[in-house]
Amino acid sequence: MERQVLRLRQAFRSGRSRPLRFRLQQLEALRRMVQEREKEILAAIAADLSKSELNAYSHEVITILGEIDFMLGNLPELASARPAKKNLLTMMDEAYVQPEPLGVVLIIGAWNYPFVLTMQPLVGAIAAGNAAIVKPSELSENTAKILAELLPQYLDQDLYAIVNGGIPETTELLKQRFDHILYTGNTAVGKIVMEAAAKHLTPVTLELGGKSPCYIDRDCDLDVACRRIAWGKYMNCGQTCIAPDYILCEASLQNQIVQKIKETVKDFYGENIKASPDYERIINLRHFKRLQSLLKGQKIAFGGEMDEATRYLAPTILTDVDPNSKVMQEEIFGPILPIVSVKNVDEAINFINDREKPLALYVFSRNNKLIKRVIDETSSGGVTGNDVIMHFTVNSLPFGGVGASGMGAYHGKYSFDTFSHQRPCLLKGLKGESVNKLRYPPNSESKVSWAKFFLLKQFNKGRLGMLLFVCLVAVAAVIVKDQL
Ligand SMILES: NC(=O)C1=CN([C@@H]2O[C@H](COP(=O)(O)OP(=O)(O)OC[C@H]3O[C@@H](n4cnc5c(N)ncnc54)[C@H](O)[C@@H]3O)[C@@H](O)[C@H]2O)C=CC1
Ligand SMILES: CCCCCCCCCCCC(=O)O
Repeated sequence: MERQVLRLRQAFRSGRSRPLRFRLQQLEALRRMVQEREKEILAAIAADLSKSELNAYSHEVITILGEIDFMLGNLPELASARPAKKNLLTMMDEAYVQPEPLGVVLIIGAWNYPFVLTMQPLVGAIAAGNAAIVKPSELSENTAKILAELLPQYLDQDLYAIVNGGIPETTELLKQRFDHILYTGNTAVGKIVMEAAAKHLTPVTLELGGKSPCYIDRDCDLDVACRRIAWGKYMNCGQTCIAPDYILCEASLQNQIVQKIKETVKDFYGENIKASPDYERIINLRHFKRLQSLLKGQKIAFGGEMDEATRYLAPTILTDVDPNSKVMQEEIFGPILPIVSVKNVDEAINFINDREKPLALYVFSRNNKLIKRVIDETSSGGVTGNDVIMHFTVNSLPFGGVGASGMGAYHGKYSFDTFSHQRPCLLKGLKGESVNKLRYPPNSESKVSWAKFFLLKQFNKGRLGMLLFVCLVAVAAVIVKDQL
């Protein structure tokens, strides 16, 4: 492991990953990989998650193609230096912010969207000019295997590597020094990652989970709300980090919601859900049993059927759920949808604020003011009003958690920024010592007042302003020279 990281570091130090042309060429190669090897990639994702290839394409491949296209279109602008505002003391100098790559970064992915959660950060790391090691989840072994086979065929092998394996391999990797770690997965392992990173003072982006609430207001089109919620909850068999975890609503809405979700499930998956190519399975027996245990003692208003041999768990709704029950204590990450009654929106807001900050928050209402109020009075990684999941698909929005649901963000420009250092650069000439005297010892009252004059005035580049300031500074320089 140590040698592998060293090899990447040497390649990074050679400067090869920095030129814009190289980054664009690697991103194009990645796009070619996705296009040319689409069948193999889809088959791997499908095998890992018992997913149809059509769903594998729309849940995962589209996102990556969109992300690569975004970077190819925007990289020249993202990577270029941005001029910065100057003060009077530096007005004749050059000030700019130059994004620079961090170095060798580590990307640790989770199993539930195994292609997106490894490739989307990798696009950002390449775009920002880094070397990268990708560590896919061992639970999605087919995707991990195909990535290990394909990435070296398309990308520069000295700069981009893939490490496969489980906890021992990840633990070994985490002992190495990286310049950034982006980890996606559960909160407990997030803490392990952060602790290991702290030993090297490595910055981390932690994409974690949590219980994402979904409030349905009385003033709402319930047909639309229930259709959208059912889509986001049961997609990928509920194994989506931003799936609506539970519903909060007034008690009087509960039965209607159950009825409408029930009808939607029939529309989506037909009478025989098990036979639907659009309904996935639970990733492994451990998770299946965990979900099974969440149903104990609950009132199952819909669904609940299961088959251990195929890890099938039907779309399920629980009603009159006690907020203290187990299903409300941990992230569900499966197709179980509890409904918790609240009296009104105030109680819903308090309910949300009494718990850890979630990764996503959903509010359904015809009343935009109510939606804005919920946004203003709560906190979460992201929010979608009158829909679920969809904020993930907008790559001009940062994607990430807050508090217990994570730190940092990525997607689009935010990925580029996550994997870059914004380096402030100030280039001065060797003239102007007369004005510089005001910062050299010995200090005096008069120097302080001149420093205040020069430093507290911002200089903006309008033509007239420029002319005025040049005159002002010239006069000031003469006065200062005489007085200091
Ligand atoms: N915020 C986000 O973007 C996303 C968050 N998630 C969250 O991830 C969780 C599900 O993922 P997991 O089951 O955790 O995925 P997982 O079991 O695939 O683990 C994630 C990664 O951590 C590594 N890992 C596991 N145990 C480790 C240990 N003890 N030491 C070092 N590395 C270790 C694995 O090898 C894997 O690469 C859910 O809580 C979900 O909400 C999932 C997808 C996206
Ligand atoms: C056509 C719509 C496609 C929607 C794709 C949603 C993908 C969601 C991926 C969420 C990954 C996660 O668990 O963080």
